[in-house]
Formats: sequence, C-alpha cells, structure tokens
Amino acid sequence: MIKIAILGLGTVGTGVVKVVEANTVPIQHKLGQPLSVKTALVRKLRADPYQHLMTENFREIEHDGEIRVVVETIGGVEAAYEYTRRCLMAGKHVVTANKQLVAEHGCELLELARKNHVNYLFEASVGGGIPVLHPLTQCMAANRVDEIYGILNGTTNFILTKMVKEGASFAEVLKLAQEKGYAEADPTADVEGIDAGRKICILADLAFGHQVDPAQVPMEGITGIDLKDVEIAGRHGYRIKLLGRCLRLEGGRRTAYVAPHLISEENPMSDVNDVFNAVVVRGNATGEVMFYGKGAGELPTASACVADVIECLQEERHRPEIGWSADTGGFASPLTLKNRWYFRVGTDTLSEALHSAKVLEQGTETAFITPSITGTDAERLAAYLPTLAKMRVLD
Ligand SMILES: NC(=O)C1=CN([C@@H]2O[C@H](COP(=O)(O)OP(=O)(O)OC[C@H]3O[C@@H](n4cnc5c(N)ncnc54)[C@H](OP(=O)(O)O)[C@@H]3O)[C@@H](O)[C@H]2O)C=CC1
Ligand SMILES: N[C@@H](CC=O)C(=O)O
Ligand code: NA
Repeated sequence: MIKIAILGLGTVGTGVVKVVEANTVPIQHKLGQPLSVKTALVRKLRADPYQHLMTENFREIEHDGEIRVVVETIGGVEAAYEYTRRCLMAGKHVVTANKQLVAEHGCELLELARKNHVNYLFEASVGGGIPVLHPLTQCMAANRVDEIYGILNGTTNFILTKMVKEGASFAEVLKLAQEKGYAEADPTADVEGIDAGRKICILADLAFGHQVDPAQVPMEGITGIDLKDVEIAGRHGYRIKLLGRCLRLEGGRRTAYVAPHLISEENPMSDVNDVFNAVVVRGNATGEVMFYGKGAGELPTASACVADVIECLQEERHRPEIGWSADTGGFASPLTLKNRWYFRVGTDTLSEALHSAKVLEQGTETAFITPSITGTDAERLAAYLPTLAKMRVLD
C-alpha cells in the first residue's frame, strides 16, 4: 500500500480523497499497488466524512516515513511555501494545484526538488483538469513554442457566459461560481485577471524556459467589460473573452499579459463557455494545438493532482529536466505588440486622422476597430478620444 498526504482539505483537497477512493482499481493497475490517503492537514479539526484523516500538526506528515507524496492544496504563498519546502527537504514528492506559489516560486522549488531527488509537479495549476503542462513540456518538446493564448480562468468565463446568455447579474453568478467551488478564496484574483495572470506566467516559464515575474505582467479582468460592448461585438461577428497570452518576440525577448479580447466567431475559442477553459499553443512544427476542458472544480482539478501523484511514483528514478531558468532578462512590455483594437467612444463622429478605422456602429457613440497598431498607440488614442471601451481584437 502506497501512502500519501494532503495539505488543506478544501474543494481540491477533498476532491483528491474522492478520486483516490473512487478510482482504486485503475490507480492500482498503474502502480502495481493500492494507493491511499493516510493524513490530511487542516487548520482546525471538524466534523467531516474525512475527519479520520485529519491532523492539525504538520510535523506528523513531515516526519512520517511512510508518506511518499504530499499534495498541497492550501493555496496562497505563506504556509504553502514553507510546507512545500519542508516536504521536499524531507525527501517527499510534492504535487500542487497552487498557481500562485508555482508562478512566484516554481523555479526555486523545482531546484529544491532536484537537489533532494524528488519531483515537484503542478499540472492542476493551469487549466484545472485539462492536461496542458505535460503536453507542452513533453509532447511538444520538439517545437520552438512561439505563442500561447487561452481562456485560463473558469470563474470569469462562467460569469461572462451566464451574464451574456442568461442576462444574470455579476454578483449573483459570482456567488454561484463560489458555491460550485470554482472561485479562489479571494475571488478578486479571478475577476481582476490575477489568477489568469499567474497561469500565463507558468505557461510562459515552461514554454520559453525563463522566469516571468508576475509583477511585470499587465493583468486586466472582466470588471471593466460593459454589456453594451458585448452586444455591439455580437452584432459584428465577435465575442468577448478574457484571454491570457504570451509570445516570443524578435531578439529572444518575451512578453505576456491578460486582458479581455474581441474574438471572431469563426475562432473555436469564441465558443468556449461556462467553466470550460481552452489553451492554444503555437509551435513552429505543430502549428496551433488546442487543449479544451473544465478549468476549475473539485473533481477535474483533483484528477490532475492524482495523475501527478501517480507520475511521481512511477518515475521515482527518472526525473526529466523541465528547463526553467531563474533569469528574468528579455521580458518586454506587451504594449510593443501590434493588434487591431476595438474602441467605443462617446462622440458621433471620428476625426480625419481615424479615416482608416472600420466603423462598426455610429449614433451618439461610435464603435470602431483600428488597423493594426501597438498597445502604446492604442493608449495614446484612448487618451485623445472620449473613450468608453477599449479592447484588443484577437487576430
Ligand atoms: N477550486 C478550483 O477549482 C481550483 C483550485 N486550484 C487551486 O487549488 C488550491 C486550493 O483551492 P481550493 O481547494 O479551491 O481552496 P479552498 O479554500 O476550498 O481550500 C483550501 C483549504 O486549505 C485550508 N488551509 C488554509 N491554510 C491552511 C493551513 N495553514 N494549514 C492547513 N490547512 C489550511 C483551508 O482551511 P480553512 O477553510 O480553515 O481556511 C481550506 O480548507 C488553490 O491554490 C487554488 O488556486 C487550482 C485549480 C482549480
Ligand atoms: N479560480 C480558478 C480555479 C482554477 O484554477 C478558476 O476559476 O479558474
Ligand atoms: Na492542467
């Protein structure tokens, strides 16, 4: 019998126990032995179906020689960082869903894992249950990855879908997303684009092999989206989605950002709804490859955690190099990127200078799409016009 422990018995932690219990047969088939959860660290003991697993004492897990893999689902940085370090130093593999910790300290924790001859795996941290990090680093290993973009946050995609399709209010759908276990403990991270920002940083780290500092990545969420723009975009063949995007630039530089985009209805990404996420990876040999599935929720996320547990146990003697350097040099501002931009301005005419813009609608306000311009030029234009909305178009 192989024993594992869980740190934090919330939505994902509980899902891990459920997946291990529900899938004993297929898991045993892969490991040659049964797998079971021995201990779960909680802040406070409570009445719960899994009360028999609970401890409030981290040292019980740290010093338990029987526990070979620890699944960290506490979230945040402080306690999660300290416990992860201590588990790795105690010679235990660590698996996590915690994108904040991976985005901020992943490179360093991978190095610590390497030194201690164990694994640090985090497939659940991006795209929840969608396999994306393994395909990126393994199946697409023969490519130079030039771009990744995607819908990376289940909560905001769920909110946008329900608001647009069912006319639900923002507050009511956010509450529903929290009840379903999709949202972060502090949902500001979801709605302000910070969660998607952490995920695009992890994708960029792995794709480009260099640390991307989340503090350098502009992150815009969905709170500024006006349903009026959703309607205008819809009448002209576009949908509005929150995208994370990272690109390789000329000269070896890289950039990343999160922002709402207009997406043509012809692009399958425009039809990714509810809690579903989709990630497109553009490799120089494969062209665009798209990954699609549930980006949040108890069981999909737990599925990715347990798969990482199985991988750690299967590959105890084989640790492939992920290739993620702590060097942050070469990161460029996404304002240098050229795109067409959607604008809605509070005026009924456009100046001569904007004659090349494609006007979508004109009344007391004007909605138009610019030719391809840099983010800096779009900012200048926004300062010059009475701008009510401004968004990149996914070209
Ligand atoms: N929910 C989802 O769909 C997904 C979540 N994730 C990530 O997974 C992680 C966990 O998320 P989720 O399960 O939703 O969050 P929850 O808030 O549901 O669970 C976190 C659990 O950790 C416990 N905890 C907090 N601090 C400590 C501590 N010091 N010692 C022991 N236990 C502690 C909390 O206890 P208490 O209640 O007492 O605070 C809570 O039960 C996060 O990093 C999140 O970003 C990733 C993908 C999807
Ligand atoms: N809060 C996150 C959870 C999964 O990463 C989301 O909504 O995507
Ligand atoms: Na994943």
